[in-house]
Amino acid sequence: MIRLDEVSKSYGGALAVDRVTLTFEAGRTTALIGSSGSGKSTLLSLIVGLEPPDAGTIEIESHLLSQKSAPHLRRLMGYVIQDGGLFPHLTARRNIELMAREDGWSAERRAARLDELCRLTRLCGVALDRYPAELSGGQRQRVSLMRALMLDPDILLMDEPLGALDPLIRADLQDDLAAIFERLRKTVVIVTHDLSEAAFFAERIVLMNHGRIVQTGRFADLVERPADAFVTRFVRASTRRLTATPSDAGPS
Ligand SMILES: Nc1ncnc2c1ncn2[C@@H]1O[C@H](COP(=O)(O)OP(=O)(O)OP(=O)(O)O)[C@@H](O)[C@H]1O
Repeated sequence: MIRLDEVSKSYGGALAVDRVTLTFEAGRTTALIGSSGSGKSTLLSLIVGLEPPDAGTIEIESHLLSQKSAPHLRRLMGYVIQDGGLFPHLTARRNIELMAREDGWSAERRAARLDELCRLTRLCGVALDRYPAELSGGQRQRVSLMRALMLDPDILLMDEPLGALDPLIRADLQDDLAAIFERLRKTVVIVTHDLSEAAFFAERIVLMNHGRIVQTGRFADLVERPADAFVTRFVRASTRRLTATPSDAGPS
């Protein structure tokens, strides 16, 4: 579905993505994880075609991604970023419908699709007529997800979609997203800093460090068979907090 072959990208001489070869299988959810600055967002923006790689090739559904093919291939991909990336001067509804309007969908077709997406993301009613600044962070992410899904793309790319949310809203959206991924069976790539979140969403986790892929596997593979010392440190740092129970912090 998505195939990267020896893909590299640098900014000002510093490598952000370093010879990455990777395949994302159709209908599966993959979590892209790594420390800050490891190249996760850059990798996603290369896949979306927002910028070209310096070297290597990217194929989307067997089509080579190039400057020429990018506008067409981008329509196969829904893209959600951390703060939602919504246009502030448009209502939620207008944000969601943007691409469909551009494509000349009739009002009835737009309304029917919006109705489906409302039920899927559990965001309906007056919220849709609010501007992004009038929505909560969780609602904004639901709107952003609806916008990404409006044209029913095969691929859904999400860059830290839950990063800015409080733990309760985050848990709520995690549950909903997992159910949506399960139901829609799209090819999903979700970027997160959080190993437990990665394991929650995806059977396959891709761990990056300094622009390179350090290990690909299930959560258990990373824990039980770390590829190198970085993986061990990353897993330890991520799971340390998980082993503490509320009573550990309370009075004895
Ligand atoms: N547009 C840009 N111009 C210059 N440098 C960039 C640009 N985008 C990314 N970088 C650099 O490339 C490297 C990788 O950044 P990237 O945002 O892809 O990492 P990340 O793993 O997504 O980090 P985070 O988890 O903090 O979002 C970093 O050193 C970053 O400073």
